Amino acid sequence: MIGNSRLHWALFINQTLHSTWHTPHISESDIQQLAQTNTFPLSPSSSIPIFLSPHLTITLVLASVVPSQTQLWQTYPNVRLISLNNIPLQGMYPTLGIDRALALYGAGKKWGFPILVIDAGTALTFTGADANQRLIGGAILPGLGLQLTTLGQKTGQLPLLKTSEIIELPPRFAMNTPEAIQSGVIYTLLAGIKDFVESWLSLFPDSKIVITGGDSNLLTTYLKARFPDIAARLIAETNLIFLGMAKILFGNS
Ligand SMILES: Nc1ncnc2c1ncn2[C@@H]1O[C@H](COP(=O)(O)OP(=O)(O)O)[C@@H](O)[C@H]1O
Ligand SMILES: CC(C)(COP(=O)(O)O)[C@@H](O)C(=O)NCCC(=O)O
Ligand SMILES: [K+]
Repeated sequence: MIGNSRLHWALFINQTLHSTWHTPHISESDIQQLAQTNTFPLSPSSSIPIFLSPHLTITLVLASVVPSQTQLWQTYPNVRLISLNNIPLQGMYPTLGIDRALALYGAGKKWGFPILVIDAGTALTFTGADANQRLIGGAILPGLGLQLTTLGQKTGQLPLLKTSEIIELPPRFAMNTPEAIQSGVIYTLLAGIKDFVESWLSLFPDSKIVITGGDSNLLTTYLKARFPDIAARLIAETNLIFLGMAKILFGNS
């Protein structure tokens, strides 16, 4: 899965999820090199390819929300691109992100429809479907990292904070700049999530709600502290998109 921040990898062996890892986006020349040997990058800290056997042919199944990266991977041997046409959901609009469609489908197949997915990635998205597997719609806002980056880079006086520097809930009414940024970003994110969840549940009271994405752990931790009733409704699933991919590729196995 090619996300806006990085690549998310999953290795399936005999239709079973074997392992997952993340790497940065990969350059054109590195992709060409990988393509020649039918190998994959293991992790950012390691360049050891996971498969060296010339007898194994690995199919690379790709879903992407970054067209320039999609383009680069087309040269790879045995590549298959998943697009919206492959997702059995009704009512999708043509520019819906494939990551949102896959996560929604995977979640609905596992926990049942209606379903709401919260993806706390580069962008934070809400995506819902009703009992007929029909897209109800959703919302897109800058994710935690993007909000911090924007404030740090598009202002004259604000420092660039990192997500990893947020280790506890700041005071809501902060008396220094870093904590004021943290307060503004986190408390509005938590309030926004609470509001969207409540709004969804008023439409679909029995719906399951699944949260995924790079910032989901951090956000659920703070949601538990601030809004325990909301947090209790959330199912955390790191591999939601791969779950959707597996359903598409392997059916109900
Ligand atoms: N190693 C990492 N690289 C990038 N983002 C990370 C990393 N670890 C955690 N994150 C967090 O994950 C968020 C991005 O979520 P992710 O699901 O990886 O996005 P995408 O699917 O857009 O690539 C960032 O806001 C960041 O705070
Ligand atoms: C909203 C997104 C940027 C989220 O991407 P991510 O943060 O997971 O990298 C992506 O799903 C996308 O480009 N969507 C297209 C617009 C839409 O879904 O309406
Ligand atoms: K994502």
